[in-house]
Amino acid sequence: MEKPVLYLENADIYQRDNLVLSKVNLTVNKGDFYYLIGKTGSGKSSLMKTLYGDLKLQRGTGTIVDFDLKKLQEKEIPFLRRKIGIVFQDFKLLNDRTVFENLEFVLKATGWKKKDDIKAKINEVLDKVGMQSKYYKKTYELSGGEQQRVAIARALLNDPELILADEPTGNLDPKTSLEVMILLNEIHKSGKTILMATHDYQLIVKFKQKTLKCEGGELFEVAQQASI
Ligand SMILES: Nc1ncnc2c1ncn2[C@@H]1O[C@H](COP(=O)(O)OP(=O)(O)OP(=O)(O)O)[C@@H](O)[C@H]1O
Repeated sequence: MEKPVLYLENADIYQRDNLVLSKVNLTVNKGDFYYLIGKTGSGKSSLMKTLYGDLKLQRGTGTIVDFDLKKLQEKEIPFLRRKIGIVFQDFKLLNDRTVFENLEFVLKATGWKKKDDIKAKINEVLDKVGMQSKYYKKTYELSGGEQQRVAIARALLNDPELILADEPTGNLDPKTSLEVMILLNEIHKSGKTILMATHDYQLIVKFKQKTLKCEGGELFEVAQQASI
């Protein structure tokens, strides 16, 4: 059996001194797709932030794509983030730059040097999300759905072992949310591992996947159509 992509054992998730989730146990294996649901303030983002090194894991055990979260040093965080792709609710694109420049920026920051390789990789990921024809557009010229596609393309650049998506459809209308969800499902089917926090009950009913719920300071797996 391959090592899990993500493994937490008795992990306490804190925001400053505030214990948000206690004794979290979670195993995510290669190829899994998990939803993370729960009411506002139940701890979904705090868990995500702990996984990408924005919050420290203070108690318990945690490994993600071979990084030990307990021992994670500030200087290791960029290396961790090269092995995971992160998608945010508010896209977090550089608005004064084109689609191409947004992606080029990430590749150059992660050590890519050859112009032709950079171009080919950007073409590849834009093709995957159906945005190749808009590579020259400034991101503020794009719709929300298109911006999220570019953000997903950015998350795919370094061929991540795990994609963390925190409310990726939270700023989108229902039709666009559906399109973005279809895209995430295609990416999953191509072999990627995904953990996605969401409030969107319609989507989790339509696209059934394993589901984790944050409630009462705990995280547990629920039946697939459980209400939020
Ligand atoms: N920067 C912060 N400093 C201190 N406490 C925080 C901070 N951010 C969140 N919290 C607290 O941590 C708890 C969990 O918040 P979190 O954002 O993880 O919830 P969530 O489930 O992601 O909510 P939402 O669905 O609204 O995004 C809440 O009680 C919140 O008030």
